Amino acid sequence: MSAPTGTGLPFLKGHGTQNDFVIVPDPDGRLDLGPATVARLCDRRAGIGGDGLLRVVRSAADPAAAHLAGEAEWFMDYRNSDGSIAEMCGNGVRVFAHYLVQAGLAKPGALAVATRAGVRQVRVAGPAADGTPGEVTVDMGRALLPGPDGIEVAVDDRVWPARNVNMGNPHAVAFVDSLDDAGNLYTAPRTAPEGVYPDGVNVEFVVDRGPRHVAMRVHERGSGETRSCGTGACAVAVAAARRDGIDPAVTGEAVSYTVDLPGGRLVIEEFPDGRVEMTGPAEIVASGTLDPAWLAGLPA
Ligand SMILES: N[C@@H](CCC[C@H](N)C(=O)O)C(=O)O
Repeated sequence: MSAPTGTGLPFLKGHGTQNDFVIVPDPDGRLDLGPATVARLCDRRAGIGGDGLLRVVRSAADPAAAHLAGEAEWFMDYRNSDGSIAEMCGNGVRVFAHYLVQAGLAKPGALAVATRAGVRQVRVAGPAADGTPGEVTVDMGRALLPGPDGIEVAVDDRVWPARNVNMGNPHAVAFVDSLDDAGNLYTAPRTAPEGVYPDGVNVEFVVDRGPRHVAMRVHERGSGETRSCGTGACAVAVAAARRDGIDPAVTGEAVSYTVDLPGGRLVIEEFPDGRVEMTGPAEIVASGTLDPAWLAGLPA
């Protein structure tokens, strides 16, 4: 890792509906976190532990986001726990925005965050009177449903039809009878036909809980089963709406789905112009400094 390690490296730990992240402030873009380093930081036994890592860097200071600097001061450099890069992380962007406000780097209210999937507009509510952190709402942009028909998701010898939904990152959404049908999800579900997801895919298993109310489990590309996935919840809500015969672009009315995940609840609203908004909690739970000797021993 190329980093200023002499005095250790500050980090924080945060989560959104128990999708948890190592947060590394790097405002001036001085860190070069390779995949092996990210994987060690996200390791739950040999590192800090997290489903992913959020590097907090000024857009102007990172070549991946410099073109967005005029629209968003801060860039969420998101990595999966295996060190791979993903285009977007919905829970991550809520936690990221919450961190910016808590650290005094942004004011509560509306703010823009640059991501690899483009700029996302976020609203961070102030804390409630009892100190409970306010909810964070993200405009996740439009869901794309590129097809093709006939996509399948399989676990062991069970196979389900699935819907291809892109929320900036790829998802396969399968409606099942029971969330237990997905098994232990220690390994990635298979998808067919071959070639639909050349860069891998996040797979959601969904059951109905009531009118416009679903529950899901997810196996995330690059992180395994997680207790929540924001882009996944958006993909599920849009797939559920279409299955229910609802398309806000046709009805002219917004539709809202409640999505229960093992780690909490997210509310997803889709608008007639195609925008999808996600609302849910975000929390910072700890902050500290990485040991300089440990840091120095990390892989390049
Ligand atoms: N947990 C995230 C999604 C993170 C990225 C995903 N694993 C991928 O590789 O696309 C979320 O909350 O959206």
